[in-house]
Amino acid sequence: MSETHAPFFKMNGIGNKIIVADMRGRADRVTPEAAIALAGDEATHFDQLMAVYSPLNPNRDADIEIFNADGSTAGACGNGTRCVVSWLAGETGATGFKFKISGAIIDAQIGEDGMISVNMGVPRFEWDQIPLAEEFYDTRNIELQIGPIDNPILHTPSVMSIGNPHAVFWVKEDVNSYALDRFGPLLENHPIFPDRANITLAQVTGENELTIRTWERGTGLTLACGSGACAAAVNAARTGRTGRVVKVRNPGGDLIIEWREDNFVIMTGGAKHEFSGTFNPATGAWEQAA
Ligand SMILES: N[C@H](CCC[C@H](N)C(=O)O)C(=O)O
Repeated sequence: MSETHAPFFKMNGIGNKIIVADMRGRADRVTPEAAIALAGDEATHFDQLMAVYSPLNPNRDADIEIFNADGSTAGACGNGTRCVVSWLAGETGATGFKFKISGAIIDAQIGEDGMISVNMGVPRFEWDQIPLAEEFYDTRNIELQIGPIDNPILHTPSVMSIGNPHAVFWVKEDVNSYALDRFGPLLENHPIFPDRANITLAQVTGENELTIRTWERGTGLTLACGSGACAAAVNAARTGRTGRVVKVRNPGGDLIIEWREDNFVIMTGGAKHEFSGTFNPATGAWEQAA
């Protein structure tokens, strides 16, 4: 390993591909170019890269910057946050953590069953906080559709931010029966979303159970999206489709989302380690650890 290299851990959160980059104690930052290079390599391909820095304030465990595969940054990543917790817990044995992620303070805990719970913060429903390009007073169903005008395939999503923008389209058929690879990029980049948006299809598949599939902003189709699961669960509860504790099934696995009475959203699930390596934070050149 050269001196410029930093350790990284290839992980996944119920199939969401994550790289955790250990940048603690360093003066340099992960560049968007390095993120794009790692995303472009089959072995290190990720949906999100969690760049973990020494905290500016010592009462936190780390300050985190999140990259998407296209080099853009994201304000929240639930599955990636669980991966960071799992890695740090393996290092120190701690069970409680505090992070700063894109301006927000995020707490996380490991339960006795090994499951990791992340307090994802509070949802924002106001049109200019999501943000939307136009004023909408009721963001439970906004006017937006795709497909034939008089018989749209996807329509009237519920929208919100949980640190990043989400649109949830309610569907009656199996979430896999929609061409999300085709509609995803159109909806992600629709002018109603000035910062783009993560696009989730959600079907109610049981009492307090949703099945979802997400097209992620800056990344594309993924096996799971933690913040998308939060957006689906919170929007399901506020539109009367479920209660406030919901099992959310993603293609890669299940999460439990609780929208607490105090308005905080708690996401619970697992995280897995795949392999470790080192990389150059400026270029993305990397080596697998022996
Ligand atoms: N996979 C992530 C969300 C990524 C969101 C990102 N694509 C964005 O630009 O907001 C999660 O587990 O929450």
